[in-house]
Amino acid sequence: MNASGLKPALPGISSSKRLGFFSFSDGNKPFDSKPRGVCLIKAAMEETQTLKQDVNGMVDKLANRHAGKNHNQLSTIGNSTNIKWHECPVEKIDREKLLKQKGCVIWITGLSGSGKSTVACALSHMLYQRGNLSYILDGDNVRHGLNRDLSFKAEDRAENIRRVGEVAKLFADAGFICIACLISPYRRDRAECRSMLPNRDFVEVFMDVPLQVCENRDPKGLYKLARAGKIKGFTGIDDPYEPPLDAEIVLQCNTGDCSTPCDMAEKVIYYLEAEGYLQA
Ligand SMILES: Nc1ncnc2c1ncn2[C@@H]1O[C@H](COP(=O)(O)OS(=O)(=O)O)[C@@H](OP(=O)(O)O)[C@H]1O
Ligand SMILES: Nc1ncnc2c1ncn2[C@@H]1O[C@H](COP(=O)(O)OP(=O)(O)O)[C@@H](O)[C@H]1O
Repeated sequence: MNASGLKPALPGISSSKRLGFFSFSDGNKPFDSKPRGVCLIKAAMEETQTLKQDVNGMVDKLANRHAGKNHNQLSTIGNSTNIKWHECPVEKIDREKLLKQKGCVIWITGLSGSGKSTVACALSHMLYQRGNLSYILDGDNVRHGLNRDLSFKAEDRAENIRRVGEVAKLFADAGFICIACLISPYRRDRAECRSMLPNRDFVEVFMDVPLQVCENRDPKGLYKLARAGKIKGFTGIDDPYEPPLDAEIVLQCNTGDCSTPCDMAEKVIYYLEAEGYLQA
């Protein structure tokens, strides 16, 4: 609380800022800068005016793009009837320019224990260090929330992949480098995700690690439980895994001879760089 009885909105900024004065405090030394504040208000108003003009320009751009088209066209998608796509003047390309990168989906598939999450984290960290924005959608994590209603039956795995594919597509549209790491054992499900995006924007990464290596690692003890019959329908044991036939990137790990997660992530970075995704 301060003298006027208002809580400061932010540490170091007095409530008078909210009342129109610019009275800042830099920790120990409070000072009043009303004259400077007036200039700031004027500058802010001019900026708002410019922004308004920009927005009007973008809305006009959108209106021109739609000129002559039927604006009231309604669609039916699945069980959603009478829906209409709403366009916005700020597009993917505008966000990409802001982020200085191109939105895409890196889809990492492989057996449990093949190193999907480890490579995803190494990749995300390397991108972060380079100043590129990424976000990981990890199967295990997404099943803690959005997909908590899904089991490991084939049709639920398909729905799991479809939902993550749709979310990944939104992230890519936002301009992110979206890293999805799921077992995603069925070719058809992965192909459907690929078809949601412009072809080059879906980069399939296959963790080509033999079952024996994954089973030896068994960090969560799941293979042991599956072998003991305590988990039914475990991928690689009594449930299928269909390896990709045309993945953009294959990260191999033969018995006893495995590149480090950083080397693997670096391969993905090389690919993204060569394909122009790490710049707008
Ligand atoms: N039956 C069965 N089969 C395979 N995996 C199982 C199963 N039950 C639980 N788990 C744990 O769930 C993680 C895989 O979830 P995903 O969403 O990636 O699977 S899928 O893509 O829907 O097949 C998987 O995590 P990862 O080891 O990271 O792959 C397992 O920890
Ligand atoms: N390149 C690698 N070399 C050696 N061990 C690895 C490598 N990548 C991952 N691991 C180890 O393998 C285990 C499984 O990795 P994880 O990323 O959890 O796999 P997944 O997400 O596919 O289930 C972990 O104990 C991890 O430390």
